[in-house]
Amino acid sequence: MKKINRIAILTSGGDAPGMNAAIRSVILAAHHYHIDVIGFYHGFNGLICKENINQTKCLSLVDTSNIIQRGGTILKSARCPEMQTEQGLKQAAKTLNNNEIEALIVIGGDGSFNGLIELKNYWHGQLIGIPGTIDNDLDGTDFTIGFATAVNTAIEAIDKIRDTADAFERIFIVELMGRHSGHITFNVGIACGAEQVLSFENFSIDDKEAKLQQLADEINTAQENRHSSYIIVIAENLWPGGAMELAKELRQKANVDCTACVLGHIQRGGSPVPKDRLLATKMGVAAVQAIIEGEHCIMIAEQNNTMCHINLAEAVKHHKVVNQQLVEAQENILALTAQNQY
Ligand SMILES: Nc1ncnc2c1ncn2[C@@H]1O[C@H](COP(=O)(O)OP(=O)(O)O)[C@@H](O)[C@H]1O
Ligand SMILES: O=P(O)(O)OC[C@H]1O[C@](O)(COP(=O)(O)O)[C@@H](O)[C@@H]1O
Repeated sequence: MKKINRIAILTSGGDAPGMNAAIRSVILAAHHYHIDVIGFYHGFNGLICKENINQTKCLSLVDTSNIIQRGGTILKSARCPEMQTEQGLKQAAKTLNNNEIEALIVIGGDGSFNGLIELKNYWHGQLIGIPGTIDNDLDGTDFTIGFATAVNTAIEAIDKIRDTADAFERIFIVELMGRHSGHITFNVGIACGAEQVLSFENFSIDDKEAKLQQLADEINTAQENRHSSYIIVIAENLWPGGAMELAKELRQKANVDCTACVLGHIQRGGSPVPKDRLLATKMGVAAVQAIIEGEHCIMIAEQNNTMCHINLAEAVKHHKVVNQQLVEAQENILALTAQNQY
């Protein structure tokens, strides 16, 4: 075990419900091991000190009150282009040294972890990542903090859309977040009983016009038979122009009357569900313990309910795929059933 006196923590990139629970857990665990925790504000911007802006706070037990249930992040989050320059990385290293920081914990996604991988070349303290992103797109961990809440939020929203869609026997196209991964879209689509799930895992628009016609045919067949609501969930960045454009094209080119709804940032907010609070709490404790164990350049992960460490370079490879059983069930059984007469 290493004797550590002072560590730092920041939240970076897209915020995710459960980031506060992770901050709380880090502070509590550090207090247990008699380690000071310095919080840096606004993502990596906190390390690129700008004059007249107080970017740090010594975090104490007082800061852990009443935050486990709150979405967002008490340390604020941001993107930070300067971190992608040599000057920015040197400045970040200098700030950490000036504050006598021995280890830095970053709660964020793949971009933030790429920042840590770069920072390794300029700073010799320990670098630890905690996976906090609604997208669930980090390798080596079954889930990231925030994913379960985002899925829950989207399901609740689409259940409500279903009510009005059913009342009017109407067709909706609902766009979900995930950047370039389909974890949210697939899980939400299946849990909502969406008639169509369009995501990177099962759909490509190599022949856009043919795909549009096929979609229109499937919708029309289903509606002729069922006279019911019809919900398509679609991953953001899949169709050029997104759900709005797809709805417009279906209306204009195939005479299908449909309404688009982009759920957007509602998916990032709200109180974390129990699963995220527990995951964040376990990961916060594990991060502090990893520092004491002398770990460096790793992400805290959970596999099959067991905490483990993943090399940061491995965590950002984007090899994690959506559960294949879900994809196959949707493709071979659920989608076909939804389109049949019943
Ligand atoms: N290659 C990189 N080198 C240094 N810093 C990076 C790099 N990629 C991303 N970052 C930093 O991480 C921040 C967050 O990344 P971003 O992709 O926006 O979010 P997330 O961490 O949620 O994936 C960026 O604004 C930037 O400061
Ligand atoms: O809030 P912004 O900057 O528009 O970013 C939106 C993106 O952030 C996310 O909500 C979260 O992504 P990250 O965790 O990688 O930042 C994505 O799902 C979405 O594509």
